[in-house]
Amino acid sequence: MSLSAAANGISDNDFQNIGPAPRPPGAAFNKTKPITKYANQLDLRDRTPGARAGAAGHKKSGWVSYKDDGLLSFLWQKRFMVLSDSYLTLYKNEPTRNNEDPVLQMPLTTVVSVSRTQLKQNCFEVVRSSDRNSSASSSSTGSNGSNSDTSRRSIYISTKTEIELHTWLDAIFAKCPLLSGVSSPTNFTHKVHVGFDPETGSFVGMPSNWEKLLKHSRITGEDWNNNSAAVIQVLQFYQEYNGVGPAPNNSSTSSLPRLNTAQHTSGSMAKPSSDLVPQRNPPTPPSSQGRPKLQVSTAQQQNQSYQQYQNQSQPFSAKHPSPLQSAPSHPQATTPSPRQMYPHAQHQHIQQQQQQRGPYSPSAANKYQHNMQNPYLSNTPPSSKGLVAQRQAPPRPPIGKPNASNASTPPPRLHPQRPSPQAKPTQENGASTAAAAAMRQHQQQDHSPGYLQPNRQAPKKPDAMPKKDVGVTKQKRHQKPTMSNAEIMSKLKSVTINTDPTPYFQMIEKAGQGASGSVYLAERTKLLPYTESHRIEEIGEQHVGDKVAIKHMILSKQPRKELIVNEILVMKDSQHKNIVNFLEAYLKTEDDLWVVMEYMEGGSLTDIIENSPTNGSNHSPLTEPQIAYIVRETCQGLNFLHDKHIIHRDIKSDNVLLDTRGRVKITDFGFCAKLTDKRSKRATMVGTPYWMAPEVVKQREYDEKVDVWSLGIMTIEMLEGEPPYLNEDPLKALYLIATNGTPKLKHPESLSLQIKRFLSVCLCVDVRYRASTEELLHHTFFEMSCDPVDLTSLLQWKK
Ligand SMILES: Nc1ncnc2c1ncn2[C@@H]1O[C@H](COP(=O)(O)OP(=O)(O)OP(=O)(O)O)[C@@H](O)[C@H]1O
Repeated sequence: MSLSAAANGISDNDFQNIGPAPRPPGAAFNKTKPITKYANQLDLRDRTPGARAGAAGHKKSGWVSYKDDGLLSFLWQKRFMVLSDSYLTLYKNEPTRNNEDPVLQMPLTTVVSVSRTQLKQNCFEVVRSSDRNSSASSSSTGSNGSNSDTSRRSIYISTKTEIELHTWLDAIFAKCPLLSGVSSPTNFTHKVHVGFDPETGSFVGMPSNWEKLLKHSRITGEDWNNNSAAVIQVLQFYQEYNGVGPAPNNSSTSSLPRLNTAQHTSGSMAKPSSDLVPQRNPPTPPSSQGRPKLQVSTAQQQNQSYQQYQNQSQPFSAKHPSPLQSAPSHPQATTPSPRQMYPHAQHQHIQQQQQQRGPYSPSAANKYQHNMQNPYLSNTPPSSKGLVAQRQAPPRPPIGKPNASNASTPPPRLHPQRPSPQAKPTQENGASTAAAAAMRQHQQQDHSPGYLQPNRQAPKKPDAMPKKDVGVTKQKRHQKPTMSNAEIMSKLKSVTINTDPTPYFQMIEKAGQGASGSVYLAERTKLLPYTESHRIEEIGEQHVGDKVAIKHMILSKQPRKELIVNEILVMKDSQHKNIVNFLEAYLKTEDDLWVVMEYMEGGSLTDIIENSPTNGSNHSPLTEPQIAYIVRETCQGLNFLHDKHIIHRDIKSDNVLLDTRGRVKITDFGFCAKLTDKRSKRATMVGTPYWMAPEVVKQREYDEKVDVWSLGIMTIEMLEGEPPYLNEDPLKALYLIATNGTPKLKHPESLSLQIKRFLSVCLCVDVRYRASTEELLHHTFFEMSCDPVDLTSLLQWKK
């Protein structure tokens, strides 16, 4: 019996609704502790000789409110604070004369953490370690831990204004060696202090580009109140996923604390492609870079994970209305007040990596940070309505027959992957010429400037209207390559045939359009000479007359060539009946790559769903037996990959192809990642948002089970025609994935128990209880699988 099944007392053959997950470990509930302990033990005065001398060279001073973390220190007191090069000193009065005794003097060398807190308005906490040798561990300990560690003491400073708070934070940050590092600061981490004030229901310190994103999203004031940490998480995710995002201050000289594309290359962000490329050094996790970091964990995050466990306890309960169907009209009606939920500090540090930029200039950055009023709490109508009213609802997905008002209705998918029906030549007898012309046109297009947009994936449908620039797109964007161009080319040459393939194939028609190139149906007209075919190992079996799919790519237009190397390597090494078979690849010129694969004439599962005779009716596009068959086949392919410790990371209907014999195969291996003994988890944000597991959206570590989640979402696509939240805007969809946990089905009452059980073990938020592919293969749901021939009706539309 499997671990996860055993843990729940269920058999592998009978996955049940697994019920509530165990309480997370106690530590997860450690909210910021009330300031009660150690009061009388505390004496933060530094009475070492020469302490006063340090204050002499002060750089910054001013009146603040102060309190320490002692029991009796329940009062905020007005103090004059002086930051010198060596000390942070507090005086009762402004030290105009030299005989003013400090109330407290803290050597800056002992400061291990400075972070914003919501204890009071415009408030921050300074944590000091009395153990000077413990500085190295400062990054992992912070305010939450300070009270339980007698070697750490906290003081709290509150300023009159937000601007003052930031200037103090910046100044202290710059002077404390354990925080800023006195050596050349390269590749260090800076934090944007974004907080949520439960009293006003507003964000503080919100970077303006985030504010803009949020304003234009459908994330409501109610959502802010319900889970402000998740709002911040998804904003961060969104921005990182999309590169810089729609930053208002887009000047490259701006010091806006935003993530830039370059910064990701050495951090944890998006380096999927080269995961399987042997030469690449494993990326260094951000936590091991640069100066010590302050803690990230917050009371709110912990609280949120608790909520999440709660959410997953009742998957697909008909008692809970789908979030897609109805939203509560007022937060008070359904949710506890923010205070009840987060009685203590609610701040979250957004870590940002800065690379090779020299000392950070936080003051400049602060100009772009704002307090963002919760529109839900303002006098104006509730934000949920207000915001929605200001923008158009995203268009519905193109359900129904091809050609149905495609021109006027842009596909709402953020990452549309479907080939345009128009891509198919209208006259069969002119197919070959049409395909050749299409290929020529494609090549011209490929070379035209701007064909591939940086940071975005090129639209797949040539006829699609331009998408609104709010989409989260698949992460194939301009990034600093993890391998040099020469390395990539050399790797590519070693896995391709360096010959012009034109004489060996006859192009028949264009079969589809991907982000990296076009896919053509072609016929093999001639066999490669023996010498050529044996220059690369394990070439696929070839027969004249074979129909093949050829993916044509212009290398100079690929933002990340290593993705392609990755894809070829995985496909070459993954011969399985449920994986699209790689045949060979040609490097026609240094810039012109042809990848030859087996042809899957049924097209993608997305096509099949959209063109199903029952789509748009009250019935599911596919029947449960058809779904069971397709999911089982996909699961077998995944299980094969997982056995090899490969995660696909982009499982969705677009990446599952069918042929006319009803064979089902997984494709698109550019985002695969290999897990090794040393790296049994990944943290890179990869995939397509609607199919992403919550742990990916929340940027937690993940493993193969992200594919199981995506498989569950793909099952919902076959049941409902689209993945959950597809009609939500991307940011809101991310928020819902992060906070809702297991998505609700639209019509659970019409589904069999088997499929609901199956979904509940795929879409289990707690990864420990999510089934593995091995476990899924024994699931009773698969017993209802149809025969491949029963898919015929679904493939009719292709004829
Ligand atoms: N082996 C194949 N047989 C038949 N059609 C295919 C095959 N591979 C791809 N296609 C068609 O071409 C379309 C684009 O495929 P491609 O793999 O390029 O898409 P993508 O994964 O979205 O793009 P990219 O990998 O460039 O991001 C698919 O949606 C599918 O319709």
